[in-house]
Amino acid sequence: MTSVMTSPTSTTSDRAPRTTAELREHARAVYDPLVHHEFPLRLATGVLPPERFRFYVTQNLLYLPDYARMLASGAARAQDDATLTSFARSVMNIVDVEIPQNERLRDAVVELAGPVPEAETVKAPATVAYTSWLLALAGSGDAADISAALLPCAWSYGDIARHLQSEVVDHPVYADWIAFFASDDYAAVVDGLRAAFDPELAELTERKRARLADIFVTGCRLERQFWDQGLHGTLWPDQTG
Ligand SMILES: Cc1ncc(C[n+]2csc(CCO)c2C)c(N)n1
Repeated sequence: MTSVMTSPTSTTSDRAPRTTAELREHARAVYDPLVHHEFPLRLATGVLPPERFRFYVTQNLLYLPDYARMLASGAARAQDDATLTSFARSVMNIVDVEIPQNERLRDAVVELAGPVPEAETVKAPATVAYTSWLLALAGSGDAADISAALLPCAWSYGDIARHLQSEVVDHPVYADWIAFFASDDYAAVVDGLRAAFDPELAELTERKRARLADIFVTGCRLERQFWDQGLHGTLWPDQTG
């Protein structure tokens, strides 16, 4: 007998992403505008006001420790040594590379634009949204949820920088930012994250992969909102009187 399965519990098509490449493709409607965001474009072309870059870097330094905490909880939840190693390396990369690099950028831009205004030293709205979401996942998610949440941050920066390489102008602070994220070393970091996550994704149920795709999309939205915040210098309403 040839029949088409029509029972409500059967799956006639499995559309949830099976690889990290498919995750990015699934998120295209938000990933593409994220990668072509105006903030990094103005950064590369040297026309971003230094006050806006100072604000962005200051907010980044409030974001990164929570990002590292989320990764550390990924390590705590890892079910195998390879996943544990991958999360632990990512934590150390934030602590040893990302945070010091952002501190250097902050110091360099403070030289150009003066000290960070008081109102910008607390988490701004998009920073609160992003870090609260990361920490909620750190509390309630498993290692796969945490991998899906970290990937948009790491991956989009590499894609952003590589797209902008041909636009880069000489700038005493901004040129270093693009060079760092467009480097082969940084591409290797992202490839390592994807290589760790791809085989894990392939083994999960469709339902779980659909949840991970939602997490990835939300991560992309939060990244885009973080750039928007930097572009417009968005503070809380009570701070802007
Ligand atoms: C809002 C925000 N999103 C992404 C990054 C980039 N980033 C975060 S962690 C990391 C290292 C790779 O895991 C990189 C490149 C950032 N700095 N700030």
